[in-house]
Amino acid sequence: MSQDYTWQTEGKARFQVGHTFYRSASQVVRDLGVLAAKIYRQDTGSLRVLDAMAGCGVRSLRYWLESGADSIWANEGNPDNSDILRENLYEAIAEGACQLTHLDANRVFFDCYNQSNYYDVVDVDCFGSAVPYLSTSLWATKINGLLYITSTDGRTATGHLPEKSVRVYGACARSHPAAQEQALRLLIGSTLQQAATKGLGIQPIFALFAGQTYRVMLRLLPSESLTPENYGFLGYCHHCGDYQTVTWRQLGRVTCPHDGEPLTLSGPIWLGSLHDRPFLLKMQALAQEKAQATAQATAQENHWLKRIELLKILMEEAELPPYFYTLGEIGRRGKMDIPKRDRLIQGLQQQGYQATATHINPEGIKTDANLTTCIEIARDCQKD
Ligand SMILES: C[S@@+](CC[C@H](N)C(=O)[O-])C[C@H]1O[C@@H](n2cnc3c(N)ncnc32)[C@H](O)[C@@H]1O
Repeated sequence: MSQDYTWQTEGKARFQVGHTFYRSASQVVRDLGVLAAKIYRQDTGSLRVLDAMAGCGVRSLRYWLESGADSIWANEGNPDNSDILRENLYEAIAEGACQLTHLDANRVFFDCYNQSNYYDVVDVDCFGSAVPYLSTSLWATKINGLLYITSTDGRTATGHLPEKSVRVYGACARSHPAAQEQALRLLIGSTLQQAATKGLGIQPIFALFAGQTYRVMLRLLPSESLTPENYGFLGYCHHCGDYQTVTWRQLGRVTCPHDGEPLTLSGPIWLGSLHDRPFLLKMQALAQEKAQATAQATAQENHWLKRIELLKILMEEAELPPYFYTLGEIGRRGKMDIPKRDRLIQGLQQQGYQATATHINPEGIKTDANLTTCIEIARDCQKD
């Protein structure tokens, strides 16, 4: 772990890391969090942030400096981070607007609930599985507020440990080419189910797979939103490579409609849209403002331009089915060269199908065409 006590910057935040945890590669998830929180602040006029696992405090600083937070509660379970956090936070945030504690995050959520002290944005940036915090973090989140959850538990959620996934998520995760998207959907589905136990609902704002980390930003809704259509099973046919969504009502009729082979089922998971397009459009406009401001202020690499591109892909993939095909699988099953992604997307669109890239895998496409159609169109594209 870094022992660097020099002052670093990210966005508008200036901080020391020392012996605390800080991963510069996770800036993308902090950038998106900052944008979403600022949009929320603009929409509601309020932004109280609970940064439940603050590390060195970079998120707290950025929510304060870039999202216009009214107040910050930075909690960090490890009291050894106290000196660094104190120096980092109080350098930028007025002491009256910033509370710093060293409690277990679940204790913090429970205290919020006990005192009816609900937060507009609750950020849960844990190591490993987020499951121990899914139910409890809802206690601290304001109705219509935002909950930002991390999971780095990829092995379980991508189907390498199906029995463990049943144990921890109450859902079975199986292995297939779109397993990282499934991991995001498992995380959303588990939170949806936990919200339903409290008579509440959730709506995804965005879901992001980046650098082996799974992040979901969810809005907490005042009434249940779990339905057979948005919470069910993803079936993968290992024989032909096609996917089907399967609702609870269809359980028992789970063979592949193309070749009659049994489907490998994952779920229950979230089957609805991964992203809220109108909200992302506002985030993109804000990123554009920031990109312009950054270009004027400094010659350093303008990361906001990359966020604009990322948000564009998220918006495009928002309404597509809950899986993707990899170009490698299309090539392998079609016994041909691996197709060029953008040419195949164009070919599918010309034939009237929806088709886009996916942020999850640069070598993947999301489409409402089945795999056989993708292979045929890829073959035609290669003749051109
Ligand atoms: C991934 S790091 C946080 C990084 C930071 N949010 C950032 O963006 O750089 C997770 C932090 O949570 C703390 N932590 C782990 N489990 C915790 C718990 N149950 N309650 C509170 N803090 C916890 C760890 O000490 C660690 O500093």
